[in-house]
Amino acid sequence: MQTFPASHCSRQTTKSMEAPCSPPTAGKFVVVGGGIAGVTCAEQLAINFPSEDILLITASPVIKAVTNFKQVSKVLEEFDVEEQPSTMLENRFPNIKVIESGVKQLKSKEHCVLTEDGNQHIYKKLCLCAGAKPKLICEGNPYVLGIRDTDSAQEFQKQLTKAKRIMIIGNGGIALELVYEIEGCEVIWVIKDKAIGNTFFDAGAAEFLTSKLIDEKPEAKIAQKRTRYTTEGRKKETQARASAGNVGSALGPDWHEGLDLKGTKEFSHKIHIETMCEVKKIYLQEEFRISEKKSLTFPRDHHDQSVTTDKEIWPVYVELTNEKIYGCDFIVSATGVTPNTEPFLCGNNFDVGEDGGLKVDDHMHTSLPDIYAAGDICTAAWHPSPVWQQVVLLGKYNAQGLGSNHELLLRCTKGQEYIKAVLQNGRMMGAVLIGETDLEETFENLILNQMNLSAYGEDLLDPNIDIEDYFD
Ligand SMILES: Cc1cc2nc3c(=O)[nH]c(=O)nc-3n(C[C@H](O)[C@H](O)[C@H](O)COP(=O)(O)OP(=O)(O)OC[C@H]3O[C@@H](n4cnc5c(N)ncnc54)[C@H](O)[C@@H]3O)c2cc1C
Ligand SMILES: NC(=O)C1=CN([C@@H]2O[C@H](COP(=O)(O)OP(=O)(O)OC[C@H]3O[C@@H](n4cnc5c(N)ncnc54)[C@H](OP(=O)(O)O)[C@@H]3O)[C@@H](O)[C@H]2O)C=CC1
Repeated sequence: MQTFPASHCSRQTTKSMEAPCSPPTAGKFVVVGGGIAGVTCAEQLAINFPSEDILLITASPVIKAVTNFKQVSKVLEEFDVEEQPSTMLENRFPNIKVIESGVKQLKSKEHCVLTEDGNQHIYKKLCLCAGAKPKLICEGNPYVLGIRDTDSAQEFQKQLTKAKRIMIIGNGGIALELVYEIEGCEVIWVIKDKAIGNTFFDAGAAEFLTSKLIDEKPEAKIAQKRTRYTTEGRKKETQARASAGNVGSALGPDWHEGLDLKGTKEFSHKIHIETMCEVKKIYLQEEFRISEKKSLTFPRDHHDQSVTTDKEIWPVYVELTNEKIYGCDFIVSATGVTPNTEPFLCGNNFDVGEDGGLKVDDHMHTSLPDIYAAGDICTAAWHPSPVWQQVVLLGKYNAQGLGSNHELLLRCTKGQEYIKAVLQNGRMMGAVLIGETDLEETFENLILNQMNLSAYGEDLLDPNIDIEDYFD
């Protein structure tokens, strides 16, 4: 079991631990972090304990709140996420008070947190929701960017406007979105795996998407259907925050809306994928030239003309483990996150998971008394449900905008599958597919071609009829 040993903490942090806290007599509920986890936690506490005071301490000037919440099914929920000034939260819940200040130290034995503004806050229960930060392939290199909050997204956009070629490392959520969104800039996409997006979909789907991405120019981008949050109009606020060295809340779906992700070139998309490799070494321009003068051998790719004929001088060069070297303007390290536990939690004996997150049980309780955690800072230490399945949502899966003029067909096999088809005037409008249903393609086709299904009635979901073959 891993814990935070005091030896991992800086001298400065250990020293500041000597500041005395008052005895834990009249504590409040204290929540740390103004991201979606912290705000949701504070709201739930405010609703369930209306006579208690709840203190939300956050390093960011705006908070993130859930709006338009709908329970779609037993496990599916639908909601929007909005950035709001903290006063909106205080107005909605008079028993919540928001303090804009970073927590610099937790003294769990004394039930006390110390904040950057010099104050201390005694808690009776504490929930830590300080999020995470990008886990970069290399720290302190100005040519290696991570994307997490509004500031880092704007910095990325700024660099992109001057770029001809960039390299993206990683095969997760951010990389997938970026390769699709970036225009007018060559992208070298480096992944450890055989296929793109293996965290989200299978190799077949990856192959399909890869050929779409590389061989065809994505036409007009698919229109966004959700409420969005954007980074426009926030420049002043984020500049102030950046100069204070504080971290903002994580972005979310539609994070690139309002950002013009365009490089210097006129073409739409130009993507080259390097699979099954990682970054071996990064050279700054000067280091690379010196290395060449020393006649270090840099293996070239004889098959890829874009590399062998590359006469351009680049600010940075990346040597991959497959021996290829690419020059580029900068690198995006979309290689996951590290929970935000240091330095403020140092000196407290939390059990932590392999990813560095605070281990929580199924009540979100950490290993220390009266301390809970939620969101990106924590690691679920319970056994995942055996019936958890990936979910596919198609079309108007919740009958959005259809009014009462629609019908639902359901098929449910406990623990295995849950299928809901939404029909209007005999035409399929949407579907929810949970489990290995193999119906996605058929249902998508039925939604797209709007075939009249009235004649089939409830037989459409009869498990004894192979509708996949039927509509092939
Ligand atoms: C580009 C991008 C796209 C994403 N897209 C999706 C998506 O489509 N779907 C999805 O489900 N997830 C997505 N995510 C992930 C999702 O945004 C996060 O999982 C989620 O926002 C985490 O919320 P959180 O509250 O735990 O942390 P955060 O949002 O990081 O909030 C942490 C809060 O703690 C504060 N804080 C940090 N340290 C301290 C301190 N010492 N003292 C006081 N306050 C502190 C910060 O200021 C911040 O307010 C995306 C993430 C990124 C970066
Ligand atoms: N739609 C969504 O749900 C989205 C969610 N997000 C979230 O935002 C956070 C940050 O996104 P992102 O950075 O994409 O993180 P992810 O965790 O989604 O993906 C990280 C990727 O980087 C790979 N990787 C890790 N280390 C290296 C390395 N040294 N060299 C090469 N590849 C490496 C990982 O491979 P491996 O797994 O094999 O280690 C994985 O493919 C995540 O929590 C993510 O879930 C972001 C965008 C959209």
